[in-house]
Amino acid sequence: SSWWGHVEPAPKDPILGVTEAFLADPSPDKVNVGVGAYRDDNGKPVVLQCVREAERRIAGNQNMEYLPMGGSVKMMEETLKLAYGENSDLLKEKRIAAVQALSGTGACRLFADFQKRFRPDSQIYIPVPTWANHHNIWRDAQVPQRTFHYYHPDTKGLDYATLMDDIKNAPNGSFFLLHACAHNPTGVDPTEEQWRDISYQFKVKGHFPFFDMAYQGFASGDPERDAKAIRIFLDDGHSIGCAQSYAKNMGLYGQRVGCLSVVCEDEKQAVAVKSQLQQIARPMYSNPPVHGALIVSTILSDPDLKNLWLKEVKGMANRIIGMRTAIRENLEKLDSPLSWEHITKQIGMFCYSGLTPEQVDRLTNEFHIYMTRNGRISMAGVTTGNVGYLANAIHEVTK
Ligand SMILES: Cc1[nH+]cc(COP(=O)(O)O)c(CN[C@@H](CCC(=O)O)C(=O)O)c1O
Repeated sequence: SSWWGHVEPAPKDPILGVTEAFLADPSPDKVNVGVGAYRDDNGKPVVLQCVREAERRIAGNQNMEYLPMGGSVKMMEETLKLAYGENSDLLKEKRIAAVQALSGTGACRLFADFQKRFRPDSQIYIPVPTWANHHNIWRDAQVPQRTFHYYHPDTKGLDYATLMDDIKNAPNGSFFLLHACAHNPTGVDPTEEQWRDISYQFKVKGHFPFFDMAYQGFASGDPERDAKAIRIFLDDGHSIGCAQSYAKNMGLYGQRVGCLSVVCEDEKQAVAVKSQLQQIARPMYSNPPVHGALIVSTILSDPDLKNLWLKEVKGMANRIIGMRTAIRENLEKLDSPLSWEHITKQIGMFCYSGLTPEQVDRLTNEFHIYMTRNGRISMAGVTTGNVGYLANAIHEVTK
């Protein structure tokens, strides 16, 4: 008998499987609002000018040597300043253990494996809903999962009261996964005031906050503003974990550039933690890719390139914000019986439309519109060219 005859086909990935279906559709009208990847107003993927300029400067004089297991030190220095602040005392005191990771996914996975190895009896509280791959990551790290309430289906906003109950009712010292900004898939973030209350409750309960920050700069257009939740927790003295990614805010999707950081008590502990994170990376992929890291450090260490990046990331965020208004206005012009206010209240890459899986299926089967079955619309796929078509189709399946 064959070695692998018992291996069953894996289920389609709820997010990446949508792209496959979209690509297979021959219809000229097809619209992809599935995967969270930025497109310009012509529906085309974008390579930022600052990235092209960085590549020009790198071209021809980049070596192909291995990076250290912890990755590019220069890229990490710049990356930690983004998350923790230019003048962070934690950085000055060298209390942050950080390693370059295979983008945000890799950063989350490194943390999950570290959590399993050094807090073997811990579990992780994951918001409902969340990015689908979070469940796979902590499952494969064999960390037991719990959930906590986050989204309120009726208000299409934050279920703050139940969220706080769950935080209070969890055993002291529980691990929580928090989206730092631009929550995926709902686009619903706590207000600054609510973040302060959450941080306070975490102090009272001694909970561990792990921030997945995959969209810094993409939510408001301002990376400093999008780090507000993290800064609130740091000001309250929390020792956080943080996953960073340059996939969306620098458009480095396929370069797989990210960073995992863990705040420690002192430099000695940070050195120990970093060495153990490298021990996890070594048998997994040994050391991370060099090209993307060089692009990031070239951009962030050059004031002009960094300013160009800030302008470009704001431009991407603004285009998405404009499309939120456009969809809502188109739906209201169609006299839709439903309220679409949430489309402009939500923030970041995604709009959690409230469409049912059956309505999503109709959008795909009758209108060649592709989105994840939870009704999440990747706003970057919306353009002035397709927003009317999209709104009309949504109206048809919801009227
Ligand atoms: C919250 C979150 N965390 C981490 C990641 C990982 O991104 P990366 O840096 O590339 O490893 C993503 C991407 N999620 C969008 C992209 C496709 C994917 O699922 O991956 C998405 O939800 O469409 C997230 O949305």
